[in-house]
Formats: sequence, structure tokens, C-alpha cells
Amino acid sequence: MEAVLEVKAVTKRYRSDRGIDRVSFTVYSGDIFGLFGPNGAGKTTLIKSITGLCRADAGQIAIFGHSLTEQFEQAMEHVGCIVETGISHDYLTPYQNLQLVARYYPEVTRERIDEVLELVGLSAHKHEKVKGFSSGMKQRAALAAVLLPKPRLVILDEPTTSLDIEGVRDFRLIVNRLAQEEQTTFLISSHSIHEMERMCNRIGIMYGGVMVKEGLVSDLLSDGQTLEDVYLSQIDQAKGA
Ligand SMILES: Nc1ncnc2c1ncn2[C@@H]1O[C@H](COP(=O)(O)OP(=O)(O)OP(=O)(O)O)[C@@H](O)[C@H]1O
Repeated sequence: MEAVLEVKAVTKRYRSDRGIDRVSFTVYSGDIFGLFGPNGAGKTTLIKSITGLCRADAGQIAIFGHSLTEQFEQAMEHVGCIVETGISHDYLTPYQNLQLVARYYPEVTRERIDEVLELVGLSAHKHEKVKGFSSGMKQRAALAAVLLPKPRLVILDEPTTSLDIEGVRDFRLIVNRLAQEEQTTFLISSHSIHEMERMCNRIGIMYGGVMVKEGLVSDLLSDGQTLEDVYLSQIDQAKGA
């Protein structure tokens, strides 16, 4: 199994003395990796460190075998990410937004733009300005832009926050479909284990800046436990430690 993302002993401390401490984990090709933890656990800090939006104080990160610090461009070449808010221009339509993104990728065709709009469920709205969209529709438009060049690793920070129940279900279907049809690997953070339970094959649980548990969902579940049981018992243990 190919290691797509290797994170080794990554530490990032803010001036507040909070942050993340010696976080290590690996995401393998084809994984849908769910990164869970309560507010302030360090998920966004970890994702920002992985995507180069903030510089880790210590540790190593490699993506597709390329060091993030020494070979940033190669490391990020096949990565698509949305951290905090996705980028889409409000005064343009989703179609025009995708045309803009496509200018950076000569291999992206008009058919691919239509395919991605269909995938995220925006075909019927592709010629309406993003300005009038609900936050869930804006999230779909941002996701379309990330998926356009067929990234091999997609990193999403809290992608389901503005989605309604149907939107969460659609998101899950999109992720599963891409994992199967385009062999896309995912790293997705969330505080809602319910939403991700049916999607992830591997999870990491963070608390207080530390990765308290990590592994295959199939290994973590035993004796009829749900992922929520595993999550809550890990958080309780970490609180008591
Ligand atoms: N720019 C910053 N300066 C100082 N402290 C920060 C900064 N960003 C985050 N922190 C602190 O670092 C810790 C981890 O925050 P982070 O945003 O990574 O957590 P999170 O798991 O993503 O939380 P949430 O689920 O609420 O988004 C928190 O205690 C937070 O207060």
C-alpha cells in the first residue's frame, strides 16, 4: 500500500502556547481518513501544517514521497484542499469559476467542467451567480473547483459544516464515488463522528493537540462498539490523563 501522506512528530506551538504536539500518522492510497476531535483539538492547525498554510516548528511531512519543506511544489502537485473557506468568486457563476481554475490546467476540458458540476449537484445552477447561493451551495462550488484537475489527494477541513442532511449525504456519495472511480485519497476533518461514520475507513482522534488514537475503523471497532463509542471513550481517557 502506497503511503500518500506521512506525518512524523509534527509540532506547532502558537504564542498562546497552544497548538499540536508530536503528531504522527500515515494516510495510504485509497484511504478516506477522518480526523476527529472536539473544538480546539488541533485539527485545523494540523491541516494547515500539512498544506503549507502554516509552518510546523518541528517534525516531517511528506506527500507522495516529497518533503513538504524541501520539495513543496512536487509535494502539492496532486493535492486539492479547502481549509477554512474555499475560493470562489461571488460575482461569477460556478461555470465561470471553473473556467478560471481550468486556465491553470491545460488538460481540463469543457466536458470535465460539466462532469464536476454534475458530481457536486450544481448543474442546474451553473449559470447563476454564486453571490445568490446558500452557504451549502457555495461549499459545493468550492468543492467543484478543488476536484476539477482530478487531485490524487483531497484535504478538506470541516467540509460539512454548512450542509443540510441531504447535503451531507450527497457529500458522502461524492467522496465514495471519487474514491472508487478516480482512486482519490481523502483526509477530512470534522467534529461530527456521526456524519463521517459511514464514509471513513481510517480515523485519527485528536485531543489537546495530541493524536490520541489512530487506525483502521475495522480494527478499532470491537464487541458491537460504534465509532462514537470509540471516540467518546478516547476523549474521556485523554481528559482523565
Ligand atoms: N492563530 C492562533 N494563535 C493562537 N492560538 C491559536 C491560533 N490558532 C489556533 N490556536 C489554538 O490552538 C488550538 C488548536 O486550534 P485548532 O483551530 O487547530 O483546533 P480545531 O481542532 O481545528 O478546532 P475547531 O474544531 O474548533 O475548528 C486551540 O487551543 C486554539 O485556540
